[in-house]
Amino acid sequence: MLKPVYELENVTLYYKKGKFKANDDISLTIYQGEIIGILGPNGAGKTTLIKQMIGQLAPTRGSVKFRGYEVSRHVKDVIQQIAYYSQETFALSFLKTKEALYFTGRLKGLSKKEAKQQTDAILQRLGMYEYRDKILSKLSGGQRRLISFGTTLIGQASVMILDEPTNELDPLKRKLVWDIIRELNQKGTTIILVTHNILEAEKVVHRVAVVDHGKLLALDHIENLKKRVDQRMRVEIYAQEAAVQKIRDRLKAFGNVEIVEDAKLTMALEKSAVRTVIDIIQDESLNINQYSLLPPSLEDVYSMLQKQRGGE
Ligand SMILES: Nc1ncnc2c1ncn2[C@@H]1O[C@H](COP(=O)(O)OP(=O)(O)OP(=O)(O)O)[C@@H](O)[C@H]1O
Repeated sequence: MLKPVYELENVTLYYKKGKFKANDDISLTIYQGEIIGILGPNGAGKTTLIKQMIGQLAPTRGSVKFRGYEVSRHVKDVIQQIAYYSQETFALSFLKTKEALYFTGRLKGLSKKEAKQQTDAILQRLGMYEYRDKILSKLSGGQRRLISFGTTLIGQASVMILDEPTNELDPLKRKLVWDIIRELNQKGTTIILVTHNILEAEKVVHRVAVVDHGKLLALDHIENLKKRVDQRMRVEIYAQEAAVQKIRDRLKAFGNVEIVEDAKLTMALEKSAVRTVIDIIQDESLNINQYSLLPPSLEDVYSMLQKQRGGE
């Protein structure tokens, strides 16, 4: 039987003395051992929702329960049991990296020995051991974010809430963070992931909650969400750099063409348009080196949900 970790019922939150509804009647259960992605554009209400899950805000209406307890009435107990990685500037930036981890460990109830052991292990794992004596404010933005991520690892909480954990990281560090998230989950950690980076998140999350304008637009397993757009395909095109704009102009009538790298384009299109688009792609004057047809990505699902919402 799946065990609920969080139960959100009709969560509604107003800011500005009741004038602005940032969360609108959201009901959602998060189960032990899953990785759930909370997705949505800027201002959708994701952080507001998370803040109620860690007790920083209390819902105006509805309830947020953690393991059966109303969060707003048991804030101390709840934050002892979870690790939270926020978007906000790291408050410990006057400390050395090893101190930031060590003291976080001590605050979470680790003994001196455990805190020291975990600090060293985390610094090693993150490839940051050589920076252990550096003051955090003297590290690069990405290195600071990585140490901030490290503080969520110390103490081995059974529930982690991660708000954009790969922001500002280079590709290798992003991969490292995703690998760690996957490993922790395999050991049973429940992970709640807030992200814009759907293409990366898609590889790790089991279920997705799509939020926009404070409302929950969809909540489902990724595969089910993708089925909803199975009338669509994704085309990836590798071209000569000089021809990229020309290709975009030729294809834009069939959907939104994105230039994802200097010489790579991608677009989602209706299955009915595939034949025509391939004919255009095969036009030699476009100098296309290679192309592939793929099933829809989570990003496609997301933009479809946005469109459906727009058409309501
Ligand atoms: N303290 C606040 N007072 C008033 N309005 C706020 C406050 N915090 C957020 N809002 C508004 O509530 C809405 C939701 O904000 P929230 O930070 O939850 O969005 P988000 O989905 O996390 O966005 P992002 O992806 O940009 O971080 C936004 O329109 C925002 O302007």
